[in-house]
Amino acid sequence: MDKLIINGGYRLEGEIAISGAKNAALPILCTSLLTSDDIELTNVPELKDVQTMLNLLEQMGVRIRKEDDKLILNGSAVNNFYAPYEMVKTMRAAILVLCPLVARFGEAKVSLPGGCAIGSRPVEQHIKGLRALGAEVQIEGGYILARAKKLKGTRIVTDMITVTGTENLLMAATLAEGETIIKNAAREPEVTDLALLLIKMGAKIEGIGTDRLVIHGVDRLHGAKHEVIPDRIETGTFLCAVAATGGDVTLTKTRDNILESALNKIREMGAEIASGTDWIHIKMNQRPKGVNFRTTEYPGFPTDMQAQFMAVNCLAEDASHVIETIFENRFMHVQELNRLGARIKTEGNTAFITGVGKLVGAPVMATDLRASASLVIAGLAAQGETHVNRIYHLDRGYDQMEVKLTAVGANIKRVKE
Ligand SMILES: CC(=O)N[C@H]1[C@@H](OP(=O)(O)OP(=O)(O)OC[C@H]2O[C@@H](n3ccc(=O)[nH]c3=O)[C@H](O)[C@@H]2O)O[C@H](CO)[C@@H](O)[C@@H]1O
Ligand SMILES: C=C(OP(=O)(O)O)C(=O)O
Repeated sequence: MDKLIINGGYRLEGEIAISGAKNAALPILCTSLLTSDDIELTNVPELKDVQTMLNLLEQMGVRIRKEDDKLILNGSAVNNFYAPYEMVKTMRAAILVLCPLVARFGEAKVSLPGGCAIGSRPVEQHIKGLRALGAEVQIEGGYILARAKKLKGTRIVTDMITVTGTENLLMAATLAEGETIIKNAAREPEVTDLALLLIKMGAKIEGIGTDRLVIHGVDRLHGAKHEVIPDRIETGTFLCAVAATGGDVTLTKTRDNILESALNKIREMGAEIASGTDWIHIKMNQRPKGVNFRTTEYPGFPTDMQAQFMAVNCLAEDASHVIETIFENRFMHVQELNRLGARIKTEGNTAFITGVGKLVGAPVMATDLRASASLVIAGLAAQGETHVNRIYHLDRGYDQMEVKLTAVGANIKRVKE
């Protein structure tokens, strides 16, 4: 298993190109199940999760080819409507094949994802919505078995705001008969990116970017070309790295209007931020100030940035607190940050951070993707050597993180054990 060895204390300076968004690419790859024409994609990040999704789609019969920087998917020969446990357990987003399969082929057998390190993460809203659209859905032997001759438009109000739930039901509704209204829809930029591609494919969707999506079902969808949006969480992660180490870095191929709440907090930490249509520049010349925040759905502060900001807060001059409202168990990084000398206490869903002057390198290990990223950030700022173990989590969601960081002056290397 690979690990990262970081020698901390180097200022970061230079340029980093941001990759396409994992959480946009994953649902977007599933649109290949909705049409027999080509879906031609650019800016798809090279990540383990993307490869897992491609493997899953391929075993369903989707033909995949690469041409230069394009990834072309063709779903004309799909003949297997089965997502096995072995694949779904490594990547929860595999649940996103459920609704496209039922909408186009009238059946699907998809493993229940089960819980994961950050929480129990049930998918009953996906199932409730699919039932409301007229599918017969049973749970048997850990699998969701769904059937429908033709989905029928309906009104759906999800009990809570769910990102992949909204995406799944949106894809289902595009091929349903009549009108579907999804209320309490997630407004994340990744949902919008998916909706924009679906429109290019011939779907009729109103209310994009709002919490009320109105979809007029069509008989068939056709092929389309699409460029995946920049990864706002990767963007925010590198901003946090610079806020922690100090430095002067330009992030290219990204933009500010998909992460405004996080950018405001970076400014509050003392960083100078400038931005243009496809770049963000950060200059940090001081010890960070601690910032208080509460994770909420978009456009609020993203839960996927909580751990990285907490790592920076550890280095602050002052105390801060962080409230996690989306997932019930997303503080696994706390204990590991404390191993590096941080002073964090948790009470329920709140973490209280007392800023310390310095962190000191140590061996650490994380059990989820963003927790791993927070340990890299802490390691970059810590004195001495930090070993971040079990980095397969990082590889799920970051495209060559250590290569990008090395290019801006970090001392970080991947070693195989
Ligand atoms: C691939 C992808 O896009 N992953 C993102 C997506 O995950 P994901 O779509 O899985 O997260 P959701 O938005 O669905 O989850 C939000 C909350 O709703 C709960 N819930 C959700 C569905 C359901 O049927 N029942 C239920 O109780 C979840 O347990 C969680 O507490 O949004 C999360 C919240 O922004 C991000 O952290 C993930 O990075
Ligand atoms: C929690 C995340 O992803 P997933 O939903 O794929 O587990 C994440 O990207 O931080």
